[in-house]
Amino acid sequence: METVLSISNLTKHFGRIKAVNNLNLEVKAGQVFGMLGPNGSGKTTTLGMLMSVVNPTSGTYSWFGETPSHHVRKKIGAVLEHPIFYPYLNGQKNLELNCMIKQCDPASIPRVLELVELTERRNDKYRTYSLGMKQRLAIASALLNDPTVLILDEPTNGLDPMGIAEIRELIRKIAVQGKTIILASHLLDEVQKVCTHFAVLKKGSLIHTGPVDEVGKGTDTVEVNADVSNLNEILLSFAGTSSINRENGSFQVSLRDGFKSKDLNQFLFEKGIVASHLVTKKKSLEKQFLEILAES
Ligand SMILES: Nc1ncnc2c1ncn2[C@@H]1O[C@H](COP(=O)(O)OP(=O)(O)OP(=O)(O)O)[C@@H](O)[C@H]1O
Repeated sequence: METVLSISNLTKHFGRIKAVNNLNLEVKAGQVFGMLGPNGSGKTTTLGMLMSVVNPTSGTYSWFGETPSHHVRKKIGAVLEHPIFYPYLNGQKNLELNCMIKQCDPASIPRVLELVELTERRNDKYRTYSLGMKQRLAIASALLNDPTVLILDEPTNGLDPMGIAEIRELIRKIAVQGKTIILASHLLDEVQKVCTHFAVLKKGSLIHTGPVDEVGKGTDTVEVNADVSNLNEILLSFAGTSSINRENGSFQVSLRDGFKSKDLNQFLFEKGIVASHLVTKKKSLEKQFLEILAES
Protein backbone atom coordinates (compact mmCIF):
# COMPACT_ATOMS: atom_id res chain seq x y z
CA MET A 1 0.00 0.00 0.00
CA GLU A 2 1.29 3.45 -0.93
CA THR A 3 2.77 5.51 1.90
CA VAL A 4 0.87 8.79 2.05
CA LEU A 5 2.66 10.34 5.01
CA SER A 6 6.00 9.53 6.54
CA ILE A 7 7.12 11.33 9.71
CA SER A 8 10.68 11.04 10.89
CA ASN A 9 11.91 12.29 14.30
CA LEU A 10 9.55 15.25 14.13
CA THR A 11 10.06 17.56 17.11
CA LYS A 12 8.58 20.87 18.22
CA HIS A 13 9.63 22.73 21.33
CA PHE A 14 7.99 25.95 22.46
CA GLY A 15 10.73 27.22 24.76
CA ARG A 16 10.90 24.62 27.52
CA ILE A 17 7.66 22.93 26.46
CA LYS A 18 8.31 19.80 24.43
CA ALA A 19 5.05 19.80 22.46
CA VAL A 20 6.19 17.03 20.06
CA ASN A 21 9.13 14.73 20.73
CA ASN A 22 10.93 12.65 18.07
CA LEU A 23 7.71 11.49 16.44
CA ASN A 24 7.94 8.67 13.88
CA LEU A 25 4.81 7.59 12.03
CA GLU A 26 3.62 6.23 8.71
CA VAL A 27 0.16 6.60 7.22
CA LYS A 28 -0.79 4.46 4.23
CA ALA A 29 -3.29 5.18 1.47
CA GLY A 30 -6.90 4.50 2.41
CA GLN A 31 -6.35 4.45 6.16
CA VAL A 32 -8.50 6.41 8.57
CA PHE A 33 -5.72 7.26 10.96
CA GLY A 34 -6.53 8.48 14.46
CA MET A 35 -4.10 10.51 16.54
CA LEU A 36 -5.34 9.80 20.02
CA GLY A 37 -4.15 11.59 23.12
CA PRO A 38 -5.27 13.66 26.06
CA ASN A 39 -5.37 17.46 25.89
CA GLY A 40 -1.92 18.94 25.45
CA SER A 41 -0.38 15.74 24.06
CA GLY A 42 0.77 17.46 20.87
CA LYS A 43 -1.86 16.46 18.32
CA THR A 44 -2.69 19.95 17.05
CA THR A 45 0.98 20.94 16.95
CA THR A 46 1.72 17.82 14.88
CA LEU A 47 -1.09 18.56 12.44
CA GLY A 48 0.09 22.18 12.26
CA MET A 49 3.59 21.04 11.28
CA LEU A 50 2.15 18.64 8.68
CA MET A 51 0.23 21.55 7.16
CA SER A 52 3.31 23.82 7.28
CA VAL A 53 1.70 26.35 9.62
CA VAL A 54 4.04 25.42 12.50
CA ASN A 55 7.79 25.21 11.93
CA PRO A 56 9.37 22.01 13.32
CA THR A 57 12.28 22.41 15.73
CA SER A 58 13.83 19.35 14.08
CA GLY A 59 12.89 16.26 12.11
CA THR A 60 11.23 15.83 8.77
CA TYR A 61 8.08 14.56 7.11
CA SER A 62 7.10 13.77 3.55
CA TRP A 63 3.76 13.58 1.79
CA PHE A 64 3.53 10.98 -1.03
CA GLY A 65 7.31 10.52 -0.77
CA GLU A 66 7.92 14.19 -1.59
CA THR A 67 9.23 16.97 0.62
CA PRO A 68 6.45 19.41 1.53
CA SER A 69 5.70 21.94 -1.21
CA HIS A 70 2.81 24.05 -2.44
CA HIS A 71 2.15 21.46 -5.15
CA VAL A 72 1.96 18.56 -2.64
CA ARG A 73 -0.23 20.51 -0.22
CA LYS A 74 -2.89 20.85 -2.93
CA LYS A 75 -3.56 17.15 -2.42
CA ILE A 76 -4.42 17.76 1.26
CA GLY A 77 -7.64 19.22 2.65
CA ALA A 78 -7.71 20.24 6.30
CA VAL A 79 -10.14 21.43 8.94
CA LEU A 80 -7.72 22.52 11.66
CA GLU A 81 -9.73 25.23 13.36
CA HIS A 82 -12.96 26.97 12.54
CA PRO A 83 -12.58 28.28 9.02
CA ILE A 84 -13.61 31.81 8.22
CA PHE A 85 -17.19 31.77 7.03
CA TYR A 86 -19.28 34.92 6.85
CA PRO A 87 -22.36 34.64 9.10
CA TYR A 88 -24.51 36.85 6.84
CA LEU A 89 -23.74 34.85 3.67
CA ASN A 90 -25.40 31.55 2.83
CA GLY A 91 -23.56 28.23 2.61
CA GLN A 92 -23.34 28.34 -1.18
CA LYS A 93 -21.85 31.88 -1.25
CA ASN A 94 -19.39 31.01 1.52
CA LEU A 95 -18.15 28.04 -0.51
CA GLU A 96 -17.89 30.24 -3.63
CA LEU A 97 -15.64 32.60 -1.65
CA ASN A 98 -13.55 29.65 -0.42
CA CYS A 99 -13.23 28.49 -4.03
CA MET A 100 -11.87 31.90 -5.03
CA ILE A 101 -9.35 31.84 -2.17
CA LYS A 102 -8.26 28.27 -2.96
CA GLN A 103 -8.40 28.89 -6.71
CA CYS A 104 -10.51 25.84 -7.37
CA ASP A 105 -13.41 25.24 -9.74
CA PRO A 106 -16.82 26.29 -8.26
CA ALA A 107 -18.36 23.45 -10.29
CA SER A 108 -17.37 21.18 -7.38
CA ILE A 109 -19.70 23.01 -4.94
CA PRO A 110 -22.88 20.96 -5.67
CA ARG A 111 -20.87 17.74 -5.23
CA VAL A 112 -19.48 18.67 -1.80
CA LEU A 113 -22.81 20.12 -0.61
CA GLU A 114 -24.51 16.86 -1.55
CA LEU A 115 -21.84 14.82 0.23
CA VAL A 116 -22.25 16.73 3.50
CA GLU A 117 -26.05 16.80 3.08
CA LEU A 118 -26.38 20.56 2.99
CA THR A 119 -27.83 20.94 -0.52
CA GLU A 120 -31.28 21.84 0.79
CA ARG A 121 -29.87 24.38 3.25
CA ARG A 122 -27.38 25.94 0.82
CA ASN A 123 -29.39 29.17 0.47
CA ASP A 124 -29.76 29.68 4.23
CA LYS A 125 -27.47 32.11 6.01
CA TYR A 126 -24.46 30.56 7.77
CA ARG A 127 -25.50 32.09 11.10
CA THR A 128 -28.70 30.01 11.06
CA TYR A 129 -26.72 26.75 10.84
CA SER A 130 -26.38 24.40 13.82
CA LEU A 131 -22.84 23.65 15.06
CA GLY A 132 -22.98 20.30 13.28
CA MET A 133 -23.97 21.97 10.00
CA LYS A 134 -21.13 24.50 10.41
CA GLN A 135 -18.69 21.64 10.87
CA ARG A 136 -20.09 19.84 7.81
CA LEU A 137 -19.71 23.03 5.76
CA ALA A 138 -16.09 23.25 6.94
CA ILE A 139 -15.51 19.68 5.76
CA ALA A 140 -17.23 20.52 2.45
CA SER A 141 -14.85 23.46 2.04
CA ALA A 142 -11.82 21.23 2.73
CA LEU A 143 -13.04 18.85 0.01
CA LEU A 144 -13.58 21.52 -2.68
CA ASN A 145 -10.41 20.72 -4.61
CA ASP A 146 -10.98 16.97 -4.26
CA PRO A 147 -7.91 16.32 -2.07
CA THR A 148 -6.41 12.84 -1.67
CA VAL A 149 -6.00 13.33 2.08
CA LEU A 150 -8.35 14.94 4.58
CA ILE A 151 -7.06 16.16 7.96
CA LEU A 152 -9.53 16.82 10.78
CA ASP A 153 -8.67 18.20 14.22
CA GLU A 154 -11.20 17.11 16.86
CA PRO A 155 -14.02 16.94 14.29
CA THR A 156 -16.84 16.35 16.79
CA ASN A 157 -15.79 18.82 19.49
CA GLY A 158 -18.74 20.66 21.00
CA LEU A 159 -21.39 18.79 18.99
CA ASP A 160 -24.50 17.16 20.41
CA PRO A 161 -24.95 13.36 20.05
CA MET A 162 -26.89 13.77 16.80
CA GLY A 163 -24.22 16.09 15.32
CA ILE A 164 -21.49 13.64 16.44
CA ALA A 165 -23.26 10.72 14.73
CA GLU A 166 -23.65 12.76 11.52
CA ILE A 167 -19.96 13.71 11.40
CA ARG A 168 -18.89 10.11 12.06
CA GLU A 169 -21.15 8.89 9.28
CA LEU A 170 -19.72 11.55 6.97
CA ILE A 171 -16.15 10.47 7.80
CA ARG A 172 -17.08 6.87 6.91
CA LYS A 173 -18.64 8.05 3.63
CA ILE A 174 -15.51 10.02 2.70
CA ALA A 175 -13.28 7.05 3.60
CA VAL A 176 -15.32 4.76 1.35
CA GLN A 177 -14.50 7.10 -1.55
CA GLY A 178 -10.89 6.02 -1.03
CA LYS A 179 -9.57 9.16 0.62
CA THR A 180 -7.00 8.88 3.38
CA ILE A 181 -8.19 10.57 6.57
CA ILE A 182 -6.04 11.70 9.48
CA LEU A 183 -7.94 12.84 12.52
CA ALA A 184 -6.91 14.03 15.94
CA SER A 185 -9.14 13.15 18.84
CA HIS A 186 -9.06 12.81 22.60
CA LEU A 187 -12.07 10.47 22.40
CA LEU A 188 -11.31 6.77 22.50
CA ASP A 189 -14.78 5.96 21.37
CA GLU A 190 -14.41 8.13 18.28
CA VAL A 191 -11.16 6.48 17.23
CA GLN A 192 -12.63 3.04 17.87
CA LYS A 193 -15.72 3.80 15.81
CA VAL A 194 -14.25 5.49 12.75
CA CYS A 195 -10.52 4.74 12.49
CA THR A 196 -8.71 1.79 10.92
CA HIS A 197 -5.34 2.68 12.47
CA PHE A 198 -4.25 4.86 15.34
CA ALA A 199 -1.36 6.31 17.27
CA VAL A 200 -1.38 7.26 20.93
CA LEU A 201 0.47 10.41 21.95
CA LYS A 202 1.33 11.38 25.49
CA LYS A 203 3.20 14.57 26.37
CA GLY A 204 4.41 14.85 22.77
CA SER A 205 5.74 11.30 22.53
CA LEU A 206 4.39 8.36 20.59
CA ILE A 207 3.56 5.52 22.94
CA HIS A 208 1.62 3.15 20.69
CA THR A 209 0.69 2.75 17.04
CA GLY A 210 -1.12 0.01 15.15
CA PRO A 211 -4.39 -1.13 13.58
CA VAL A 212 -7.51 -0.50 15.65
CA ASP A 213 -8.88 -4.02 15.08
CA GLU A 214 -5.66 -5.65 16.31
CA VAL A 215 -5.65 -3.81 19.59
CA GLY A 216 -7.36 -6.62 21.44
CA LYS A 217 -5.41 -9.44 19.78
CA GLY A 218 -3.40 -11.63 22.10
CA THR A 219 -5.02 -10.09 25.13
CA ASP A 220 -8.27 -11.98 25.24
CA THR A 221 -10.06 -12.57 28.49
CA VAL A 222 -12.11 -15.76 28.66
CA GLU A 223 -15.07 -16.11 30.98
CA VAL A 224 -15.27 -19.78 31.83
CA ASN A 225 -17.17 -22.11 34.10
CA ALA A 226 -17.40 -25.88 34.53
CA ASP A 227 -18.87 -28.25 37.07
CA VAL A 228 -15.51 -29.09 38.69
CA SER A 229 -14.52 -28.28 42.27
CA ASN A 230 -10.85 -27.47 41.56
CA LEU A 231 -11.41 -25.45 38.36
CA ASN A 232 -9.30 -22.60 39.73
CA GLU A 233 -6.20 -24.86 40.03
CA ILE A 234 -6.80 -26.43 36.64
CA LEU A 235 -7.08 -23.03 34.97
CA LEU A 236 -3.90 -21.88 36.71
CA SER A 237 -2.05 -24.92 35.33
CA PHE A 238 -2.89 -23.88 31.74
CA ALA A 239 0.25 -22.46 30.09
CA GLY A 240 -1.73 -19.64 28.46
CA THR A 241 -3.15 -18.26 31.71
CA SER A 242 -1.79 -14.89 32.67
CA SER A 243 -4.16 -14.20 35.58
CA ILE A 244 -7.50 -15.34 36.99
CA ASN A 245 -10.30 -13.42 38.66
CA ARG A 246 -13.55 -14.73 40.06
CA GLU A 247 -16.57 -12.66 38.99
CA ASN A 248 -20.30 -13.42 39.12
CA GLY A 249 -19.68 -17.10 39.79
CA SER A 250 -17.41 -17.50 36.73
CA PHE A 251 -13.66 -17.34 36.25
CA GLN A 252 -12.20 -14.52 34.16
CA VAL A 253 -9.00 -15.87 32.64
CA SER A 254 -6.65 -13.30 31.07
CA LEU A 255 -4.67 -15.05 28.37
CA ARG A 256 -1.03 -14.55 27.57
CA ASP A 257 -0.06 -13.18 24.12
CA GLY A 258 -0.59 -15.76 21.40
CA PHE A 259 -3.15 -17.85 23.30
CA LYS A 260 -6.78 -18.02 22.21
CA SER A 261 -9.95 -19.21 23.94
CA LYS A 262 -9.98 -22.34 21.75
CA ASP A 263 -6.58 -23.32 23.24
CA LEU A 264 -8.10 -23.10 26.71
CA ASN A 265 -11.15 -25.05 25.59
CA GLN A 266 -8.96 -27.79 24.12
CA PHE A 267 -6.84 -27.89 27.30
CA LEU A 268 -9.98 -28.40 29.43
CA PHE A 269 -11.29 -31.01 27.00
CA GLU A 270 -8.05 -32.97 27.19
CA LYS A 271 -8.41 -32.96 30.99
CA GLY A 272 -11.87 -34.49 30.53
CA ILE A 273 -13.64 -31.25 31.50
CA VAL A 274 -16.54 -29.88 29.50
CA ALA A 275 -17.00 -26.15 30.01
CA SER A 276 -20.59 -25.20 30.84
CA HIS A 277 -19.81 -21.60 29.91
CA LEU A 278 -16.98 -20.19 27.77
CA VAL A 279 -17.13 -16.67 26.35
CA THR A 280 -14.24 -14.69 24.84
CA LYS A 281 -14.07 -11.02 25.73
CA LYS A 282 -11.76 -8.71 23.86
CA LYS A 283 -10.24 -5.91 25.85
CA SER A 284 -11.73 -2.64 24.68
CA LEU A 285 -9.52 -0.02 23.15
CA GLU A 286 -10.38 2.12 26.13
CA LYS A 287 -8.89 -0.37 28.58
CA GLN A 288 -5.84 -0.77 26.35
CA PHE A 289 -5.48 2.98 26.02
CA LEU A 290 -5.65 3.49 29.76
CA GLU A 291 -3.12 0.71 30.29
CA ILE A 292 -0.82 2.18 27.64
CA LEU A 293 -0.98 5.56 29.33
CA ALA A 294 -0.41 4.01 32.75
CA GLU A 295 2.62 2.05 31.51
CA SER A 296 4.33 4.98 29.80
N1 LIG B 1 2.03 28.47 20.29
C1 LIG B 1 2.34 27.84 21.41
N2 LIG B 1 3.16 28.40 22.32
C2 LIG B 1 3.51 27.76 23.46
N3 LIG B 1 3.10 26.53 23.79
C3 LIG B 1 2.26 25.90 22.92
C4 LIG B 1 1.85 26.52 21.70
N4 LIG B 1 1.05 25.65 21.04
C5 LIG B 1 0.96 24.55 21.82
N5 LIG B 1 1.69 24.70 22.95
C6 LIG B 1 1.86 23.71 24.02
O1 LIG B 1 2.28 22.50 23.42
C7 LIG B 1 1.68 21.37 24.06
C8 LIG B 1 0.90 20.57 23.04
O2 LIG B 1 -0.26 21.30 22.63
P1 LIG B 1 -1.23 20.82 21.47
O3 LIG B 1 -2.28 21.87 21.29
O4 LIG B 1 -0.45 20.41 20.28
O5 LIG B 1 -1.89 19.51 22.11
P2 LIG B 1 -3.23 18.77 21.72
O6 LIG B 1 -2.96 17.32 21.95
O7 LIG B 1 -3.69 19.18 20.38
O8 LIG B 1 -4.21 19.27 22.84
P3 LIG B 1 -5.65 19.94 22.70
O9 LIG B 1 -6.56 18.83 22.31
O10 LIG B 1 -5.92 20.46 24.07
O11 LIG B 1 -5.51 21.02 21.66
C9 LIG B 1 0.81 21.96 25.17
O12 LIG B 1 1.56 21.92 26.36
C10 LIG B 1 0.56 23.38 24.73
O13 LIG B 1 0.33 24.22 25.83
